[in-house]
Amino acid sequence: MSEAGDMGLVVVGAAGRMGQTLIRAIHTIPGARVIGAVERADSPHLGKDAGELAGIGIINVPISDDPLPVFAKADGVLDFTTPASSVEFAGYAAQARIAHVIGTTGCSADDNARIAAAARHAMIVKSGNMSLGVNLLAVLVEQAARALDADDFDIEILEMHHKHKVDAPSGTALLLGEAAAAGRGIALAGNDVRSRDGHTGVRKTGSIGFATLRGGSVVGDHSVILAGTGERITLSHHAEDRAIFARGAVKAALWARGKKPGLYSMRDVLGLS
Ligand SMILES: NC(=O)C1=CN([C@@H]2O[C@H](COP(=O)(O)OP(=O)(O)OC[C@H]3O[C@@H](n4cnc5c(N)ncnc54)[C@H](OP(=O)(O)O)[C@@H]3O)[C@@H](O)[C@H]2O)C=CC1
Ligand SMILES: O=C(O)C1=N[C@H](C(=O)O)C[C@H](O)C1
Repeated sequence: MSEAGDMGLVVVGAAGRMGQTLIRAIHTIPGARVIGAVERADSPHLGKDAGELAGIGIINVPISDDPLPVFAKADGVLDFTTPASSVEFAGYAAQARIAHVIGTTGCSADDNARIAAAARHAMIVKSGNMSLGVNLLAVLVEQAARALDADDFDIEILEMHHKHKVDAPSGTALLLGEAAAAGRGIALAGNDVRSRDGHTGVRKTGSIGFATLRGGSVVGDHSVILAGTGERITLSHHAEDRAIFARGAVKAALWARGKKPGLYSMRDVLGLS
């Protein structure tokens, strides 16, 4: 536990794009404090001060490759790493009975099942997007998909991210696809079309299509297009700064503290459920 009742947070993947953004965000948010920072065993950043690496000066938190002792003294973990790492960290968070905020995308069904199992003992908040704007957009998408009949409006989801992103479609695109499917009263699985190439045949009525763009330094752009005959509605979100995700993640950790173990979403955190 950290001093003065602050929530003591560990940032795993502390040297990454989101890891460094999280360290900076926690520094500005009352009630939260960085008490640990973890990276992979062969990371060139081990031993460096997490605050200095993130550009806010020394905070006396060295980056370690050993999560267990760090988790043991923490109240929560912020995790934007890789699917395999997040599954492993969920197990450690369950052992320590602490909050675990997972922003990692690209998880398989098996990864998600393991994370759900860990949520029997940890308070886990997992979302493909931690920003207020995208979670509100998901509510609007669900409403629009419900209001506009599948026979009249086709739903397509377009996303663009920076050239370093490794998974597709993005976690956010899938979150928005789930919202559209919920509005239509169908499951996304089995109704999703994740890529098109060659002679595809005509579009299947009621399907939800995805298109992925990658390039440059784009933080995250998402559009949900409802295409009818003679008219088109586009609902969009443009992320300009990773700080929106980091602030959302810290908010989720503070919200999860003291909750019962379970698997929660950002919609729960933001009261949008
Ligand atoms: N939900 C949301 O709101 C958001 C989600 N994301 C997601 O977060 C994830 C990370 O994104 P980003 O920060 O851009 O990626 P980065 O590659 O910049 O950061 C990931 C960091 O995690 C480290 N890492 C990998 N494995 C481990 C491990 N076992 N233990 C400790 N550290 C580890 C990496 O180290 P190394 O480089 O040495 O492998 C790297 O420093 C992605 O899945 C992305 O889609 C991103 C933004 C917002
Ligand atoms: O990898 C990223 O950068 C992002 N990943 C998340 C996603 O997959 O949707 C969230 C955000 O768009 C940035």
